Amino acid sequence: MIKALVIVPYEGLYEMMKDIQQEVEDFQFDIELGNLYEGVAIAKEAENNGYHVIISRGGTASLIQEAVSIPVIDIQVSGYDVLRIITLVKGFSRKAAIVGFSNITQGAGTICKILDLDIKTLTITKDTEVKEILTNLKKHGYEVIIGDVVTVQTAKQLGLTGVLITSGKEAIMDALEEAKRSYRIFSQLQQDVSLFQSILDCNEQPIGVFNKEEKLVYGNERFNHEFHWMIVENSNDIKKLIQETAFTKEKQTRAVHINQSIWNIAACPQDGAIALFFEKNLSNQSVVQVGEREAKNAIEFRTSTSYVSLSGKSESIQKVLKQIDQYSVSDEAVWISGEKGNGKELAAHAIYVKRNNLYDPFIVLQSDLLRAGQLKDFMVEDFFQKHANGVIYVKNIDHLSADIQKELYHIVQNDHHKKIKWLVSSEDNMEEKVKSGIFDRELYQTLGQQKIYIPPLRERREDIEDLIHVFISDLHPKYGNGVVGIRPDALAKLVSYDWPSNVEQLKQVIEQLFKQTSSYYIEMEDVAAVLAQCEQPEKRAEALTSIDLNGTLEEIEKQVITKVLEEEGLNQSKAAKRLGINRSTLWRKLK
Ligand SMILES: Nc1ncnc2c1ncn2[C@@H]1O[C@H](COP(=O)(O)OP(=O)(O)OP(=O)(O)O)[C@@H](O)[C@H]1O
Repeated sequence: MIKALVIVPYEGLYEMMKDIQQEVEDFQFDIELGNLYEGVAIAKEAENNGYHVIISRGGTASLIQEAVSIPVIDIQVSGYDVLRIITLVKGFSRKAAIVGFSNITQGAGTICKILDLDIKTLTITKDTEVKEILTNLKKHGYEVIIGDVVTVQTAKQLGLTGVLITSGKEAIMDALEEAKRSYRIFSQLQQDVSLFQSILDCNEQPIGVFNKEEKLVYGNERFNHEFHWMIVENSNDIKKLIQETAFTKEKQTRAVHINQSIWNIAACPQDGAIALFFEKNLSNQSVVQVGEREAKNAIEFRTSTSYVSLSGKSESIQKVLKQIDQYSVSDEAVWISGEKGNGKELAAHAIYVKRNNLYDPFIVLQSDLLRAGQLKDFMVEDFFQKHANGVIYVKNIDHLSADIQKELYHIVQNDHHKKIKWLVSSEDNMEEKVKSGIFDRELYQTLGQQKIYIPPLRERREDIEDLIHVFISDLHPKYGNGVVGIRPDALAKLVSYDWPSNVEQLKQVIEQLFKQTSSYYIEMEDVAAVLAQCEQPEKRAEALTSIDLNGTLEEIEKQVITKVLEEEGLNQSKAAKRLGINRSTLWRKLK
């Protein structure tokens, strides 16, 4: 027996339902009178009283549908209902219009056309639109308004004749049939859902399912035990992970801090929702997203899977791209050399991404910060053992102390099955360092089986234009799209600059120009000013080294003042200001 609640928006329907109640089998139903939000309030209460299905009509049915999770059946306005009412209205000599949701107006419009009747049809999408439409119709001489309960009530308030489209018995019988069908499907689905839920609850791993608005829609037992849903929903890292997964429609993995622990999370897109599978990360190492370069930890897990590709049309960058493709499929170590800031880490990360093993983090060892023994301890940790198939990038390996070089060599030698893909970076003078004994020859030979060399930016100036455009477009999400390009003379100036800190410096300069430029195009004057700032620290350093410190204090002072004066284009006021003295003192000291 199906337990149904019928919520009727007008009294006539109440009476008709009462008659039908006597005739039908399979149903046990109660009838309540309630239009729109009154109907919703009744439905919400009924949901907890064991009803299997709710039957209602029109706008009231739509509102109830949004508020409850049991099936809601709409008593559809049938062709007969419309025909009945139109036949009635035909007799009126006044101008008539039909106003309602599309379920009423679509059929009505067709019938009016077939019967060649002059009845206007207007479709609403929200009941709040009714008043304005009817006021307008009134202004244009319409006097009879046909529609649902709200339309009729409003028409009456405005002094118009409101004619309600009532439901006939056929429509109600159809709705009852529909209710039976929905109930059967719904109860089958419910059985399936409770089976799957109990399977998920047995799982030891916390699992949470989120919708695209980053709201939790389901958490298994382990999830609810481990976290408070609000903490997970409010975590910015989780929000970002959900957004990224929804956007890429591909599985993403990330290590995230929640409740003082690090969790490795795999996020999988599932039909409009995102399922997060949590696994506790037993390592006590730090977790850093790619891009957060300010983080300073000897061992970092870079977990972002977003891939910044190496831009550049120069032959050398094209060669690097080919090498990345080729070396990413082999298990041998890769040694990436070149000056600072020219894309070594980017190349290493590209190899990691291409290996398509993103569940394992990109582990970065910062050679400057590594302490003796730290690496050995890390290799035996639980977390590392689990991810032992991963990629380890030793950044600036040439900065490792002799002790740690030995320690690293030992570890690499013991990795007999080549489970780890070693990537290292250094400056381009390793042969000399090996020759002079500063760097361990065996370690160099073991890790340097495959080599990538990235030349400095000043030796591949043809890449600069490309890079500038990439950086400008990358800045749009951060600062808006106010800058769209660069003037040719400004570009030429940037191309001819020597870029001692390579692409990193170019990127910073473009960001600075982006922020300070007020036109759509980066102009020559802006470039000149920013590059002058870049050069100043170098010039000052140069100027200081050329001062002879062997003279008397007075002589040294004179040299300093002369240098500053030169740097300021012999402008005494500017030089005096920089030195913190007044112009007459400066003049006196130079005599
Ligand atoms: N070819 C390139 N295309 C796009 N961006 C690049 C390219 N080369 C470098 N970059 C960007 O320049 C910055 C510096 O690059 P990266 O960190 O890879 O250099 P690095 O050689 O490893 O630096 P360091 O030796 O100082 O650690 C990064 O923001 C990186 O994304």
